[in-house]
Amino acid sequence: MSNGVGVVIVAAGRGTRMGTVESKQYLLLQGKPIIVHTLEVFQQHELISEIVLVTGKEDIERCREWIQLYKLDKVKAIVPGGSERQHSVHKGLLKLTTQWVMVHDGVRPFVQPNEIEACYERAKQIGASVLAVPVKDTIKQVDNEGKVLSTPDRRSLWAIQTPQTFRLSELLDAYAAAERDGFLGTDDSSLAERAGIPVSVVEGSYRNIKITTPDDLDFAEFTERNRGEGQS
Ligand SMILES: Nc1ccn([C@@H]2O[C@H](COP(=O)(O)OP(=O)(O)OP(=O)(O)O)[C@@H](O)[C@H]2O)c(=O)n1
Ligand SMILES: C[C@](O)(CO)[C@H](O)COP(=O)(O)O
Repeated sequence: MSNGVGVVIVAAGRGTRMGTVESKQYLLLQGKPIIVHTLEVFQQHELISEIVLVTGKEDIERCREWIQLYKLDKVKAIVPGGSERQHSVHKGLLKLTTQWVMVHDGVRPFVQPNEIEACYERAKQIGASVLAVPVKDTIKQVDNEGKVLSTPDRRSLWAIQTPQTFRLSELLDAYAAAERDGFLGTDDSSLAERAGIPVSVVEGSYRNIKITTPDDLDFAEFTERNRGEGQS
């Protein structure tokens, strides 16, 4: 087992909601692929000792070239992903050797170093952590016909982001259990929760968006252009 924190960065999605020919994780932001921006945040963080990058099989070669070009030497492996995010994460986890692991979306390039640290500290105290922000809008549960069913109390609702931090052995067990039970979650914490692992939110920033739809690109360009000019 090696020291430091390992990271699985998943980038094997197709970006159907973005609708571009090029997968969104490879679109350029200020001249650099989004996935490289994300990798650089973890590469430069002193807590992080190894990174596993999960990509489409056909993208492994160009990712390898970027890793050399941008000197991302913490990337220990590039592995082909699966059909769902959960499968991609699982394949990445199997390559890590650290005690603690963070799982992060390749299309969240704006996570901040202090947030990574806070997530790790909280996970060590509680068992696991997820970066998150309180929801700003009123949320309603709606049925298939558009009829409003309920209005949950907003004070208990958080929008969940990544990174999500766990003990590697516990997360691997949770992933194995989910696979056995045919459970498919939209984040890693949901697998940990059902395995009984206590998970705590860490309040992050609304800027840590997941680049998902075309309007997110305007925000991303603006944010990247102004990086280092005082915004968190
Ligand atoms: N089979 C998959 C699906 C998603 N991801 C990754 O998980 C992250 C979050 O997923 P999302 O934003 O939903 O990406 P896509 O699946 O690419 O988008 P869409 O759902 O619009 O197709 C992304 O970095 C994406 O590349 C992955 O590694 N493997
Ligand atoms: C993990 C995640 O980014 C937390 O918000 C999100 O659930 C990923 O979901 P998606 O279905 O891949 O958009």
